[in-house]
Amino acid sequence: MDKHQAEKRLKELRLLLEDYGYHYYVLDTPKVPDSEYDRLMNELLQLEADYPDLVTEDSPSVRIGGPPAPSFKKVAHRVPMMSLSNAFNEEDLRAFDRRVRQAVGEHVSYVCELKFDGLAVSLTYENGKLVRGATRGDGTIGEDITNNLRTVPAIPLRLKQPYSIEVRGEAYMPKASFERLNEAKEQAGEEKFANPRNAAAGSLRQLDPKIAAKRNLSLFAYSIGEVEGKNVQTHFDSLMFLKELGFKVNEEAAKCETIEDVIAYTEKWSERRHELPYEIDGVVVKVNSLADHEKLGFTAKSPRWATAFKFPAEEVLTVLRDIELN
Ligand SMILES: NC(=O)c1cnc(OC2CCCC2)nc1N
Repeated sequence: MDKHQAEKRLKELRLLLEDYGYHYYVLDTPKVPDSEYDRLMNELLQLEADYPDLVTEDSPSVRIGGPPAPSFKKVAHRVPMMSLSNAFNEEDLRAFDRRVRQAVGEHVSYVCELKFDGLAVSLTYENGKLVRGATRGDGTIGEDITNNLRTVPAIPLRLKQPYSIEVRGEAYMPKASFERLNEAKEQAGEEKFANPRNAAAGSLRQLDPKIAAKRNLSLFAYSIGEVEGKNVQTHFDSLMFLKELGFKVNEEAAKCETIEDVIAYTEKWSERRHELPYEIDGVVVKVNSLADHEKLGFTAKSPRWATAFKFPAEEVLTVLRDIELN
């Protein structure tokens, strides 16, 4: 086929692969069999090899990863990525609720989210195109890992609406991928990863995108750093907006009208965390009203409008269970 036909076919293939990738990796509902996806991807790769000047930055072929980078550039976060204060028990949660109500009044409601145990990342989009991906780093300065993050299929290369927006989320490795990776490491006599968080961080903080591309990473979006031309009133609306843009947003995020509901949510997921296909180490509790975020502000390190309820470490629970049983 000539270049003009190739350009037309490449446009078709990009749209098809983007749509199929979205259904498979973001919605977890495949639209076509893997064989069809692979056939189209191979056709795209062949055409891009025949016509290199037709390759675009948002082509699905970036998902397989380009050449290694010599080093990581440092990037400054325009809006700092703060850390979260911790709560370890019901009393801590009630104290958090009291502090919040003292500052913003009695009618405060919360959003509870599972606390994914991965690597916090920042994604910057200009007019809907992914232009930068970075680690949290120390919250102010992170590492530019854009080319590694482009290989994560759940991260949109192009948003469904052309917003300029900075999004935060947790890159993670599903438990099954972690088990498979460690098995392969064992077979190869290589050192295994201690847990999925280390495996995700290790996969993204190395210089070769082709390695990142093979690690079956995913991402849950959970916060908007800044956005142009969009006003949302609540955190829950932010999550719904991120979903509209094409991000994977965790289905278990829930509005909690009272701290009682929050406590019930933490108890439910402390019990059920082992049922999940990804690791969590707690629950993040956020005041829902963004106007209240303004009123509450930040301490030196953390927002006053959020806290992380940490589950007791698994091994502690196992020991306690052993003591009870014996
Ligand atoms: N690990 C997580 O799952 C997680 C981390 N952070 C946040 O929120 C940031 C942004 C606003 C306060 C902290 N939400 C989460 N779900």
